[in-house]
Amino acid sequence: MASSTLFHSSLLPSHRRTRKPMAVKSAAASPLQPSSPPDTRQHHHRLPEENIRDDARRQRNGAPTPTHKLFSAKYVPFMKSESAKGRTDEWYSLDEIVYRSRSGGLLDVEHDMDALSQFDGQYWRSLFDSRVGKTTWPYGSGVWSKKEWVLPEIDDDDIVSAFEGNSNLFWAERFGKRFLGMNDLWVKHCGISHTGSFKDLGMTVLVSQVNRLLKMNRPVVGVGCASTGDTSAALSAYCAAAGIPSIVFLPSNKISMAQLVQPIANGAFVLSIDTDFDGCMKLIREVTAELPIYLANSLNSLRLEGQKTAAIEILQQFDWEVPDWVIIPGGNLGNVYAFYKGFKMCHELGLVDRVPRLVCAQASNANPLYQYYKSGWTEFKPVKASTTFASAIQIGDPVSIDRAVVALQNSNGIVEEATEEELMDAMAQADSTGMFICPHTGVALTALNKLRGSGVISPTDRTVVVSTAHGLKFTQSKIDYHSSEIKDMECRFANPPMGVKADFGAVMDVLRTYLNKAPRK
Ligand SMILES: Cc1ncc(COP(=O)(O)O)c(C=O)c1O
Ligand SMILES: N[C@@H](CCOP(=O)(O)O)C(=O)O
Repeated sequence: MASSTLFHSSLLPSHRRTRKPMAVKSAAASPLQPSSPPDTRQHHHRLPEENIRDDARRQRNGAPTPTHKLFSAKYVPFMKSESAKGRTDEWYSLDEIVYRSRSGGLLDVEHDMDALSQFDGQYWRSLFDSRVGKTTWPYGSGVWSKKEWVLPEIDDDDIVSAFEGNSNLFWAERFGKRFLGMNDLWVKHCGISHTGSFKDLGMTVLVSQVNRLLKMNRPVVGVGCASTGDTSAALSAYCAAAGIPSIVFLPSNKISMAQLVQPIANGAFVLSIDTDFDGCMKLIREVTAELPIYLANSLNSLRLEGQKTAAIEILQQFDWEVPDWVIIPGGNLGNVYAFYKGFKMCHELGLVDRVPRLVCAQASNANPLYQYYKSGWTEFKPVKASTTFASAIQIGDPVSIDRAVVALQNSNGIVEEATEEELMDAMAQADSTGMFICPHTGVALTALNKLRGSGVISPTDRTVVVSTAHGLKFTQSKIDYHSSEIKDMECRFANPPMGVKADFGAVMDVLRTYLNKAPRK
């Protein structure tokens, strides 16, 4: 049945703050008071020409210690082993425009851990907790609430933020119980976000730094990326908010309509290119080497500084208890490293006592990391990624492959894969328990299903599945599934609407039949 028939068009959709005084945490008594939230009780009557940036500026001016003088970060060559760290004197200021090390390898953002460790784990926990849920500029953001660990030297005025982060950590009670026999399963909904994916977390950092570079008169005329749809959406939104030109390279006919319309609506210069994501990535790298267009893909290690805050947020949401497992869908493979980095910093700085085990989940149609893992990490071969419903991870030559290996090896990690049928069934099952997830989250849930099946993950293990995008960006895949019109797929959990005449008797008949056979699941 054609989806147009099944999903008939008739079924489709034709301050003032009066806040209580803030609880004062122990962090407020520390010498780092400037980064604590300002006392907003004084600001009931802001002048008409003032805004929350002015509130923040006023607070900073009265601050005893400017935090940006205490903490710092720089680019260093990315090292595959811990022991190799510190063996090079190569480093770059974050104000330089550089994406690769001298040898052509990846870069990493290295924080001054000695400076950060002058404050103990309790201090950082209290400071981060004290900032959650506020509109204090910019610390109300889930990313900028961890500013000292992200981009410590940027001026608050240069920050471009949509108060991103602080996403729901959803207790998947019914899904866990019904399909996996689990009682402590959680879904970190990173897709319930400004542009509908976790990319907002990294993009606020990258675009803020570009904003700073522009104020420093650095040679940047715009910001560009290759994308499977989510990076481009985040880039164009943050650039539009800051008035910075954005340029996006998209593989023609390989991203969802909802994703395509995002950069168009936000005023980006959109190039639809007759190739796949890997082809677009190659082109944007060549172009950004020639033109003063700043590269916004996760090859640029700045992005991962924002993305790592999702890991810190998970710990915070569990009141700083470490989950046993965190499962992340992987494509270009920056995010799995970002999560590792967030967990590792929390461990190193004494906020928690260990890092969780990480699982990276790939679509079988685009599984270079899985194949590398299965070879015992002996041989990495890029693949030609085939079409997958998890279109945002249709990537065959991930730029962060080395970063992903470090993350997995140092967290006793695992790589799993999901066939098209497995990921679509998992998505449908999750949706049937009240979620509305994207196919990439279906990939991660399949990995969980397999690891539960083999007994690697036990029923009581506290497990977090990272949901990377909003399901509303991928409605066509759900329509295809529930229409049972996917070639070679049984669509076991399809739930098509039933057509019925506008007649009381006919409606009563179908309802009686339904109620007779519909047990509470
Ligand atoms: C929705 C979604 N999930 C997962 C991923 C994978 O993230 P990464 O490329 O960092 O591995 C991406 C992008 O690649 C994505 O857009
Ligand atoms: N899924 C991504 C692919 C590019 O990843 P990036 O993290 O390197 O930007 C997208 O949405 O474009």
